[in-house]
This record gives sequence, structure tokens and C-alpha cells, in this order.
Amino acid sequence: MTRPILTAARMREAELAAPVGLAELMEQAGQSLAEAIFRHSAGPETLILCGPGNNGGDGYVAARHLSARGVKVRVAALAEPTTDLAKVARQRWDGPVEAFDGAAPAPLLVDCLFGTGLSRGLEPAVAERLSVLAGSARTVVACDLPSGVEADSGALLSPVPTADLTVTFGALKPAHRLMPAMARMGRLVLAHIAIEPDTRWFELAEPDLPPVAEGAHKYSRGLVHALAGSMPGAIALSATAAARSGAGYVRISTSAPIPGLPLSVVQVGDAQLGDPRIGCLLVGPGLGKLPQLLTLALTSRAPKVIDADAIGLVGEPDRLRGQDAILTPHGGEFAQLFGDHPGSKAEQALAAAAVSGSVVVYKGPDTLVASPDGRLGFAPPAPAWLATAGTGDVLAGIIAALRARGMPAFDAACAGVWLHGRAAERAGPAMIADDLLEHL
Ligand SMILES: NC(=O)C1=CN([C@@H]2O[C@H](COP(=O)(O)OP(=O)(O)OC[C@H]3O[C@@H](n4cnc5c(N)ncnc54)[C@H](O)[C@@H]3O)[C@@H](O)[C@H]2O)[C@H](O)CC1
Ligand SMILES: [K+]
Repeated sequence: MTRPILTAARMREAELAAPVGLAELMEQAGQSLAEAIFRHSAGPETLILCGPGNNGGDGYVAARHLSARGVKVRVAALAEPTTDLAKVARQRWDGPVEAFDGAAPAPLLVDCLFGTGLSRGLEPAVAERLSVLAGSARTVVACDLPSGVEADSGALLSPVPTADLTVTFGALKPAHRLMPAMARMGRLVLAHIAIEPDTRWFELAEPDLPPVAEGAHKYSRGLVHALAGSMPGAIALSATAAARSGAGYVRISTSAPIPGLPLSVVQVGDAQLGDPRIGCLLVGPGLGKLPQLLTLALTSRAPKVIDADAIGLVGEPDRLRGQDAILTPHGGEFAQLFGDHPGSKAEQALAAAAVSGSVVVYKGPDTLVASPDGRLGFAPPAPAWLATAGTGDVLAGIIAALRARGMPAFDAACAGVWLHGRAAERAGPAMIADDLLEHL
């Protein structure tokens, strides 16, 4: 089940369009926050920091619900509530409210200072006090977002403590799945509140892979044709990954035999790209400076994955329109082909997909999958140890196989990214790219 993602503006629209009033939404949010806190840590002495807006409002509501469960709750306010919703929530909290500055630490800290309404970094003194209180707590819980995080871009506008648990409401925000903010979230809980998150942005989740049909044969299961370039090791990783990802038949056209490949991967001398049985072409891993091979691949009408060196040889993004292509650039390759587009990584990925008419997998510690039609998948956190040579070659092979198995381009890219991350988790911190192949 994927989790929807809304920008702060889209979230406000959804809140205003909700079938229940805003006060009821805040009641649901605060109650869910209290519930998640209680489940996470069974209620040690708790200090809730309330800001001036509705993030603070959630805090007053949560305080009331935690106190009703018998939790020893203290509330400290950075400022008096400025919104009607928060004022009401404050009035309904019948306990004392301390001043933020003098508040003593507590074993469990709940950060309800700022959420999607943050418009600039916290005052340095406030950020400093927040980090001291977080450092003294055994558990830190963030309401909606850790304070200091910019909801739509994932930027940190001031030093942000790392939460053990972040509870967000109705839908994730881009910052929950964009770096550097993603690394500050801890366990991310999405609490249901009565809004309709109508969105084409979502967090990637376990894919439904196409079953192997009765009576399948190696072509119907999908033929992946990979074009070798000047460094055969990379395409060998991709081809083996494709074979391990369920392609019925993997073929490499290469000018010289490539050692160490599984015997099931067929090596041929000429490319035969007119072969109508090709389910997906793969070009780029280990290609080197051979633009003629990219040009050759673009003469084929088959779906294709364009990765690594091939991305740098494309030239103009609109050269790929009509090519049924999936691009898999990392940051440098992305900038090389698409330039420095303004806006968040999410906006950059969507713009790239639109201009190239291709699915774009914008890789990184936060990987996005963008479709020309506006759909945008955000990968959940993947192990940092994926940052090792060859893992991109493996990802390209996985995606090519899923595409050849008949998954639509966007779905194949989303599934490949998700499976690649899970394989790395199973391979463990000492892995090299080759190890991923046993975990596909
Ligand atoms: N609206 C709803 O129905 C629901 C909202 N939820 C919660 O509300 C917050 C968003 O609340 P909002 O009042 O828009 O903003 P914040 O509480 O995040 O910020 C408060 C306020 O603070 C001012 N401000 C911004 N940056 C700074 C700063 N660096 N220093 C000082 N003051 C600052 C600015 O004026 C803001 O308005 C959302 O995150 C949810 O937690 C409910 O969860 C759902 C219902
Ligand atoms: K917060």
C-alpha cells in the first residue's frame, strides 16, 4: 500500500476541502499523535513544546489525550497561540503551560514548534534550546515535521534534531522522503485524518510483479538486449541483474567475449536491434565514449533503459521524445543532461520527465521516479552502503528486465528502485554490487 505525498499548499487545500471542520482535523491529528507516542514508548514523563501555530495546536490536543491516559505531561509554549484553532486547543488543555526558555528536560520530548508553516529558520536561541532539550531526552518525537525542516524541499532551514519518531497527518510531505530532511525523521508514522489526499505523488512500496504466465516461453517472459561498450564489466553486472530479475532471455551484443557471465546470458557479435522480440534494450553501463551505440539503440522502437555513460551522450533531452525510454541518472548525469533546473528535487525530476518525454529515475540517497504524466514516486530510505561502484548498473538491469516482462515504464522503474533498495538491505553493509545479484 503506497503512502500519498502532498506539498504544504496541497495539504492546506485538502484540509479546507475536508468533510469535517479544521477543528475536528486538529483533534484527530492531536489524538493520533498521542496514540503514536503512547504506542512507541508507553508514556514516560513527557514534555511537549508548542509553537504559535497549528503545529502547536496539535501539541495541546496531544497533551490532553496523553494526560487522560495517565501520562505525566508538561507543556512549554514558545509563544501564545496565534491561530483560532490553536487558541481553542490551548484553552482545552487544563494543565499548566510553562515558558519555553526555562523548561527543564524530560525523558520524552515532543516537538510541536513548527510544521508545514515554517517560513524561515528558527531563531538561533530557539534552535539551540531545542537541541539541548532533544539531547537530554531519551526519545524525541516530531509532530508532522522536525522543526526547522522545509516541508516541500527537504532543506534544513536551521539545525534540526534527529527524531526517533515523526508522526505526520493525512499524507506524507516531500521533506519526509527528500534529503537532507529524510535522515532526521526516524520512524515515520502516517496518521489518518479525514482528508482526501488526491495526489499523483506517493512513496514507493512493494510492487505487484507480473506473474509468469502458463505456457510462457523465454521470449514471452521478456528478452533484454544489452549493448556492451568499452568497459564490459558494467554491462555484465546489468545483464546478470536482468537475468536474475526474471527476464526470460538476456542477450549482450559485444565486439569481444565478456568473461564471467552466467552461461544463460547469450553473447552475440552484432546487435540485431530490429529483432521484434526485444522486450527492452539496455544501453549505457560501461559504454564509454561510443555515441554511435546510443544512436544505434535510438533507431530501435523497443522500450529502452538509458543509463550511465549513454546519458551524457544524449545531447538534447527532447532527442528522447517518442523513444519509450527510462533514464536512470545520478546527480551528475542529471545535471549534465538537464542542467541546473530551479526548484526542489521533486520539481526537477518532473521537469526532466516532461522535457524528455521519458520516465526519469533521479537517483541519490533520495531517489525519485518521475513520469511525463506528472506521477512522482519517492523511494523510502535505502542503505547508505548502496553508494559503491556498480550498483547503478544492477539497478538498470533490474528495470530493463521488469520492462521486458511487460510492466509499463513508470511501474517498472518504481518496482526496480524499490527492489534494489531491499536487495541492498539483505546484502548488508559489506556488500559490493556483485553481492546484490544473489538478493534479487
Ligand atoms: N490546518 C489544519 O487543519 C491542520 C493543521 N495541522 C497542523 O498544522 C501545522 C501547520 O500549522 P501552521 O499554523 O500553518 O504553521 P506552523 O504551526 O507550522 O507554524 C506556526 C507559525 O509560526 C510562524 N513561523 C514560521 N516560521 C517561524 C520561525 N522560524 N520562527 C518563528 N515563527 C515562525 C508562522 O507565522 C507560522 O504560521 C501542520 O504542520 C500540522 O501540524 C494538523 O496536523 C492537521 C490539521
Ligand atoms: K514540529
